[in-house]
Amino acid sequence: MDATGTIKVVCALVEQFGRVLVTQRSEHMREALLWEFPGGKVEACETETACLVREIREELNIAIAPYQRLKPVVHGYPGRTIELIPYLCHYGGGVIRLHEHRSYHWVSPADLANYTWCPADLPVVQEYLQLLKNRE
Ligand SMILES: Nc1nc2c([nH]c(=O)n2[C@@H]2O[C@H](COP(=O)(O)OP(=O)(O)OP(=O)(O)O)[C@@H](O)[C@H]2O)c(=O)[nH]1
Repeated sequence: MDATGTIKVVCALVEQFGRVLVTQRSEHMREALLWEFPGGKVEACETETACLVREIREELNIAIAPYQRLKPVVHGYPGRTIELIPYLCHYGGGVIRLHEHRSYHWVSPADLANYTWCPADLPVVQEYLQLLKNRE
């Protein structure tokens, strides 16, 4: 959390074979059943990328290598504000085992718009699609 009370959350856009990993929050979590990029809250004294590597290993059992920070999104949910900080990541190995999420998909960019996202993720999806266009 920063001085304004905003909660810092990092999330990973893990890429493999032209697809990106997305996860569905479970019925027991806030924003239940919505789709997100996996990640979590940054703890005190932890770098953003160290946090992301740790969270993805804990939640999904895979290794990742973050390589590019995207534009953070500040979003107000009832009672709390988060700063969502996305990173593009290479997949670094391991077999996905879900420890917290309900489901996961490897999604092609054209399908990203068909998911019911956590509201904070909508600008992230837009930036990612724009970035892919510029890569062509
Ligand atoms: N990991 C992740 N969290 C996101 C994304 N988008 C988004 O709004 N969030 C929100 O950011 C917060 C991240 O918290 P978390 O996943 O680490 O922990 P949590 O839901 O268990 O929250 P809690 O520990 O306060 O109950 C949640 O409120 C979650 O809904 C996203 O793409 N990835």
